[in-house]
Amino acid sequence: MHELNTDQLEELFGSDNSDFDDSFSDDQTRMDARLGSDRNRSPARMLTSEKFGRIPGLRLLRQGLSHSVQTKLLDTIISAKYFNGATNNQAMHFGDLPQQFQDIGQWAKRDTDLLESIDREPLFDQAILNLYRPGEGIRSHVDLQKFDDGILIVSLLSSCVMIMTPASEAQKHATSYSEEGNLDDGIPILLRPGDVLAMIGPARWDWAHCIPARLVDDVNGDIIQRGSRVSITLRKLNCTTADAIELGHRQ
Ligand SMILES: O=C(O)CCC(=O)C(=O)O
Ligand SMILES: [Fe+2]
Repeated sequence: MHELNTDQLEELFGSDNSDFDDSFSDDQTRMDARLGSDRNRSPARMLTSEKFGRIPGLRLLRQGLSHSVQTKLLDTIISAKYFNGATNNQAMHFGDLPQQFQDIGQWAKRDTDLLESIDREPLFDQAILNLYRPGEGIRSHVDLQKFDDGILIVSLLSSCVMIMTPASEAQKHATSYSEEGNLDDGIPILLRPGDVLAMIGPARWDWAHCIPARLVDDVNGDIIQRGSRVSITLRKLNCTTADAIELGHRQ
């Protein structure tokens, strides 16, 4: 039985995050424990995400979500029993998203530069939740064309390395990508709990992403053990919900 309960959650929080810096939890500029409860406050300082020169449109806000927001999201996910059952590792929402997921989108748009070029209403109308047990991954893919530009991925509970690779041979040989050396192994992006990743433009359309199925990630010689990881991916459909049945990419 692979249900996550609160005790396991507490256990899991300790699993790979000895380097987890919770110093942002009191920082009102981070998305904090008031998730969804304070939408009228004055605008916070705009948070600036990390950019990746070789992957235009990829943006990463490290520890964008405070520890308490991560816990709240996980509590919600556990209470909603998304992942009950041994084989259940993926869940989807279409249309009106749960308020907490909408709040993440609104916060990312209002208080960060993650979605700078994305202007639309609603911002997101599809959410996919993925649970990765240690050793699990997701095969290399470009998200389906039926999803609009501007994808947001929230990482919870455990770290993993996502690998970005050019989606086509043409892309691989495009000057801006080949200048700085070999791309055969892809570009690793370490995602830690609380990190929020945006894929826009080339990062969304011209690069594929995957999470290799393995128990540990080697990040420049640092061996990072994988725990159970949960991710929330927010997207906007550019077709009707009825057309949006999707086959998962999971491995
Ligand atoms: O779990 C992740 O971080 C990525 C999920 C993903 O790429 C997808 O569901 O399309
Ligand atoms: Fe994806």
